[in-house]
Amino acid sequence: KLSDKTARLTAYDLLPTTVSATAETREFLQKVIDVLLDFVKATNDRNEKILEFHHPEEMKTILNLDIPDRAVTLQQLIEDCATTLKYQVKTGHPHFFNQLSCGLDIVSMAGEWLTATANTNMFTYEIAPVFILMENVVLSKMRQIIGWEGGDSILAPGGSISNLYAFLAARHKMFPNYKEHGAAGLPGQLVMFTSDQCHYSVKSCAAVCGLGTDHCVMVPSDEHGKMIISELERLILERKAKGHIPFFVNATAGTTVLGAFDNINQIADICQKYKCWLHIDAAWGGGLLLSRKYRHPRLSGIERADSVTWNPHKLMGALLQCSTIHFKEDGLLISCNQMSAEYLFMTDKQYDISYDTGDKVIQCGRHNDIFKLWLQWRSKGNEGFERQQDRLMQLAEYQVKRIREQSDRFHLILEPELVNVSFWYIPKRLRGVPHDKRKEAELAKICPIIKGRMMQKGSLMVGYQPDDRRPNFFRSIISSAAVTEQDVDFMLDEIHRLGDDL
Ligand SMILES: O=C(O)c1cc(=O)cc(C(=O)O)o1
Repeated sequence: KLSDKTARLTAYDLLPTTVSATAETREFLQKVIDVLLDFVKATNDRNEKILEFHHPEEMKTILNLDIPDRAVTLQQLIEDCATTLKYQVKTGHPHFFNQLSCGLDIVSMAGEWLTATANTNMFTYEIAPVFILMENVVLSKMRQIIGWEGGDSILAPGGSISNLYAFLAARHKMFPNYKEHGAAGLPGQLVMFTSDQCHYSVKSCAAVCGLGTDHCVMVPSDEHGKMIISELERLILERKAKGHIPFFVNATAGTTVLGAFDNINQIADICQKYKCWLHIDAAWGGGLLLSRKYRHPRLSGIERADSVTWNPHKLMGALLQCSTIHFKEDGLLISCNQMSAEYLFMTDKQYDISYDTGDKVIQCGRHNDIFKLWLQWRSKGNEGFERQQDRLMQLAEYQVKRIREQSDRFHLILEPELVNVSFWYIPKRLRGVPHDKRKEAELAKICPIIKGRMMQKGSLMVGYQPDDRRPNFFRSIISSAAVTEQDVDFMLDEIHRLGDDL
């Protein structure tokens, strides 16, 4: 609670409006921080629920989200903060296995707090000198880790936009007059290729950029979720025979559902043969580039790519959002997207304007997503980050072992290459029944029931989904540094408790 005097104040009694109110401003902010710290504590307390689930209509009655005519008091604002977090899912909870981004890295969060306080745009060195230099240091380090000298990179608002920047740069590199003349300037129908396991944002590039999804060829994958290389070549030849122009191939390093890695070297050979741009969507699997134990063979050949998407907010646990897109060739981003808005990118500035980034992107305004990664990386060092990625893989291997040891009640769908573990839970009545399509259909029906029970109880969150080969199955993700072997055991035991009678 705020002191009585401060509680009744409003935001207008604080800085900047009330210039003398440094004490009241500090008191208000310290109370907000207390609310945040309570949430951090609860997030890390395994006895705390992950969520208080309510259906949307019910949630609307619990929350008062109205925007009033008159300013509310500072005490009300503190209560608003507490209520908001009370009903927020604790995505950093050690029993949250629901998304590719799990966990709450304390230093990265502190970085995000500073980022908010600095509140700067990232389009020019002029207003973000330290952060721009930080971007240059971290992004060139990431390009070196990929295996490149030179090149260029940018942070984008998520993996989907990173993939879009790769598509735009590829098309610009190969058809530079598209920028001025549009499709009329193209020598024919462009075609892109990706696996049927890729992230949907790759296909949306075709829609957003006017290629048409008809010309985003989904290459079949094998039973491990890897692109079938012979199919890629066959489909490229099929399109060329129609007079189409294959120009872009996406290889996925860590698919969203199964965590599969396409064979980069084989795909790079095909791209070389047919003069296609090779983009690697390593949004999810990119973190393993830090690991000497797991980088090869999963990411072997990544240095042959023309562009790479890599999201530190996924496997590396940087706070949302933190997505990077890297190009082997420098100068492409700027020539592709430059509009030279003279009110921002004056050419007569008193400093080297190559440090300005706004003209490299289609965004103009760009959020500062670098500080939380830079601070986090310094807090771990390269050794620490490598250990963290290895630990996540070790925990996934432990989970596979535990599933195999309980094969009466769990059916492992495939040996994972990453921290995605895909499995069915087998309730009592179906144990011992031979595994076939009919049984899969039954197992698929209980996924949503078990999921509903775990959310009502607030004890666990594990995702489920069908894919192109099978009906609903659980997909657990271990990407939180909080997770231990005991948490993995809890996940499996809790699913058993919630689903045994189904
Ligand atoms: O950043 C994430 O957590 C994320 C991004 C996705 O596109 C898909 C998923 C997912 O399927 O969990 O997670």
